[in-house]
Amino acid sequence: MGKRRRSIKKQPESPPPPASPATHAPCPVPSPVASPKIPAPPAPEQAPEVLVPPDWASAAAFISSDIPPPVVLVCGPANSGKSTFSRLLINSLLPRYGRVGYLDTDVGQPEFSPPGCLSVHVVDEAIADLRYPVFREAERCCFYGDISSKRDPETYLNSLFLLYTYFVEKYRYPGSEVLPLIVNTPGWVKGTGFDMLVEMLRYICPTIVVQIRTRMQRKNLPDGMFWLDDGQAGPNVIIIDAACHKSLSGESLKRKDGGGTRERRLVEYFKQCFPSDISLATNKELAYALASLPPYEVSFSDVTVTHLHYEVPRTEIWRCLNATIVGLANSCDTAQAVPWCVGLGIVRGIDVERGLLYVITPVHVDCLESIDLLLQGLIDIPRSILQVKGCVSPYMSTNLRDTIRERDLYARNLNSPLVIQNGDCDPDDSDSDADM
Ligand SMILES: Nc1ncnc2c1ncn2[C@@H]1O[C@H](COP(=O)(O)OP(=O)(O)OP(=O)(O)O)[C@@H](O)[C@H]1O
Repeated sequence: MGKRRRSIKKQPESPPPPASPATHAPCPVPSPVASPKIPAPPAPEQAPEVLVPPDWASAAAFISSDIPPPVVLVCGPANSGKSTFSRLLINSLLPRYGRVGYLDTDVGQPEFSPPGCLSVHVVDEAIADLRYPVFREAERCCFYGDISSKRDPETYLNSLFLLYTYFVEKYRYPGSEVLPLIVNTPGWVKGTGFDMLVEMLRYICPTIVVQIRTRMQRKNLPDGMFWLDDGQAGPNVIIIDAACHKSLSGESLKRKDGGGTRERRLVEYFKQCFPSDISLATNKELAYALASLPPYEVSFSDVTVTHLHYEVPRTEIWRCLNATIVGLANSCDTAQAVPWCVGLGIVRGIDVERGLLYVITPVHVDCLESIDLLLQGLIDIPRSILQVKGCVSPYMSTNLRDTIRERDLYARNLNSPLVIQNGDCDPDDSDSDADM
């Protein structure tokens, strides 16, 4: 679209935009100091190997031999191994089908996408390392804009159903190439989380449900086909134990640090703005590189902003965008329940006088031409690149701290909070993991 080509344009020659006096403090030249390393996953030689107990192996073998290609939903409490088992399952299904669908529904810790997204992928390459998630391009993605479905279960489920319907229409119609699908679900399985899981199961009608159980009985899902009315016919249910039950050492598996994982994933996501051969080993190097990357220039008049989880006074809409992460979407898609999102961007600066936003994103320029909708949620720029020791980040100003605080207040005050009962707590929200 010609108009969009003009509205979002790369500025290869120009230096980073001047900070708006209304929103930024001056950026002093940073002095060199030792900078902390980007927190990285443990080095391969220290990281524990993935255990494949016999019940995991036979479940994967059974599912891979299923005819027709199955729709498999993997569920269980937080930290029980759902993602690890799903990776194993992708690798088991690939030799037979060549391509495997994957519906990523965990907005706190997505498998192939950055935090805050639900997405559907078609995977055609085996997962090389079963321990860690990696980025892969999504077929379709929805930006939910928070790390827990708690704030807006309806929009969360609408996004999930939209992605599932997209996949079914494209890849499950008889006569076309029919692909298997794996649906990895969040670990929030109590209270509202349980109700949402039931809705997912009823909507998707998987052909196989894999339930992972941990040693902590009270954290597990109920036995049987808990989402169906009595007497209704259901799918195959395969129950497997969290892998620690079978561990040779008998020790519990290493628990995840949800917040740290999210931060690393966002850092990795924005590293994609640079060629892979550029070394960006520290937070400081990445912060500098991002700050000096020529941004896209977006005219206020060419974009609409949608606030996903809070309202903002009209006068504050642009200021509130400064130094935030936004989902990049197209307003034509708003006819559907949730617009598709092509990726994330950092609003690097705002020039209120000229009516311009400056955006950094790893999304390819061809995909940006149709973008005219910015989705603002509650996914923050990782602190590790926002606050680098020894320099004042160009995103950072005293005003900005106020902006973030104000935004959080809007979010808290303007959304009617869900009533949370005991135990009804999204583990991603509190970062508490289930015991196994
Ligand atoms: N079979 C296994 N072998 C080795 N480690 C495992 C295995 N299963 C799980 N783990 C480890 O346990 C932790 C949780 O695993 P995983 O992320 O797969 O769980 P999850 O149920 O998807 O968690 P969440 O609900 O929080 O997304 C990770 O550190 C993972 O590496």
